[in-house]
Amino acid sequence: MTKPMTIPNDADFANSPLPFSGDCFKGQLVLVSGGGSGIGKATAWCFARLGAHIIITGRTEQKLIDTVAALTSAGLSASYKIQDIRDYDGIAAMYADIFAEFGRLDILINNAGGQFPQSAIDFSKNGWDAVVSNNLNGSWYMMQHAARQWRDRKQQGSIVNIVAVVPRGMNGGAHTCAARAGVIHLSKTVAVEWAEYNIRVNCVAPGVIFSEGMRAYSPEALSEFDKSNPMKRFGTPWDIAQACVYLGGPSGSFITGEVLTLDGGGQLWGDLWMHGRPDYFR
Ligand SMILES: CCCCCCCCCCC/C=C/C(=O)SCCNC(=O)CCNC(=O)[C@H](O)C(C)(C)COP(=O)(O)OP(=O)(O)OC[C@H]1O[C@@H](n2cnc3c(N)ncnc32)[C@H](O)[C@@H]1OP(=O)(O)O
Ligand SMILES: NC(=O)C1=CN([C@@H]2O[C@H](COP(=O)(O)OP(=O)(O)OC[C@H]3O[C@@H](n4cnc5c(N)ncnc54)[C@H](OP(=O)(O)O)[C@@H]3O)[C@@H](O)[C@H]2O)C=CC1
Repeated sequence: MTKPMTIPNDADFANSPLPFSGDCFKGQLVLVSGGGSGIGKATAWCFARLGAHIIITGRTEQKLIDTVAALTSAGLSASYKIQDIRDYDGIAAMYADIFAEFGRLDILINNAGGQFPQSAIDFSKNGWDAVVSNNLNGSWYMMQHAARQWRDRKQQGSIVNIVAVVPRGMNGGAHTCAARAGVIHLSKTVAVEWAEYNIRVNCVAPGVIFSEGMRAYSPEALSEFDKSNPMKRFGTPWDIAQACVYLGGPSGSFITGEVLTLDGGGQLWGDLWMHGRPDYFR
C-alpha cells in the first residue's frame, strides 16, 4: 500500500539531499517571497543550506518568524520582511531597505501567490481582480522594483517566477491561468529587454505539489490531483526548490526567458480540475 503523503516541514527540508554541495551561494543574498510556507519555505532552506543569506517575505508574520527561527537554529542565515506583493510603493521601499542594509540582492524567487478554485462563469468581479492582482500585478511589482535596483546600481540579478502549468488551461482556475500565462510572457519579454542589464528572468511551473497550499482545495478535488500525471503522484516542495537553485544560480547562467515545468509529465497526459470534475466531464 502507498504511504499517505504528509506535508513536509522544517526538519524534512533540513535533511533532504542537496542538488549542489558546499557553500556555493556563500556571500549571496536571496529573497524568497511567500517563504513562510510550502514551496517558498523549501526554497529558502535549499539556498540557505548552500550558504546564502535568505530574506523571506509574506503577509503573516508568525509563519515568517517560525521559519527564520528554524533556519537560524540550524546555523543558517535568514531574516524576514512583512510585505504584501500587491503593495507597489511598499515593495519599492522594501528593496531600498534591503540594498541599504546588504548592498546587494543576487536572486529573487518570486513565489508568493495563490487563488481559489471556482468555475469561471461564477467569478465575481472582485474575485477575478483579487487573483489577477495577486499573481500578475504582484509578481510584476516584485520583478520591476528589483530590476530597477539592479539597473541603477549596475549589479547583475536573477529572477525565478513561480507560475503554473498553463499550456492546456487550468480547469477551475481560469483567473490564475490567465495571470500565470501573463507572467510567463512578461518574463520572456523582459528576459530580452533586461539582458542589457545582466538580469536573467526565468519561470518554474509546478504541477501538483503537496504543500500547505493544498489546504485551499476540497477533498474531492484533491483526490483527483495525484491522478493528473502519468507518475500518479504529487511532487514535493523540495523538487521545486532544487529547480529554483538550478535556474536562479550560476548553473543557469546561460538560461533566460525559459519555463521549466515540473509536473510528472502532467501536461502531456492528464487533465486536472481544481474545483472537482463536473458531472458533464465524467
Ligand atoms: C492539463 C494539465 C494541467 C496540469 C496543471 C497542473 C495544475 C496544478 C494545480 C494547481 C494547484 C495550485 C495550487 C496552488 O496554487 S497552492 C497555493 C494555494 N494557496 C493559496 O491559494 C492561498 C492564497 N490565496 C489567497 O490569498 C486568496 O485566494 C486570494 C488570492 C483571492 C486573495 O484573496 P484576498 O484576500 O484579496 O481576497 P478576499 O478574501 O478579499 O476576496 C476577494 C474576492 O475573491 C472572492 N473569493 C475569495 N475566495 C473565494 C473562494 N474560495 N470562492 C469564491 N470566491 C472567493 C471573494 O468572495 C471576494 O469577492 P467578492 O467581494 O465578490 O465576494
Ligand atoms: N502547490 C502547488 O501544487 C502549486 C503551487 N503553485 C504556486 O506556487 C506558489 C507557492 O505555493 P505553495 O507553497 O504551494 O502554497 P502556499 O499557500 O503555502 O504558499 C503561498 C505563499 O504566498 C504567500 N502569499 C500569498 N499571497 C500573498 C501576497 N499578496 N503577498 C505576500 N505574500 C503572499 C503566502 O503567505 P501569506 O498568506 O502569509 O502572505 C504563502 O506563504 C504559489 O504562487 C502557488 O500558487 C503553482 C502551481 C502548483
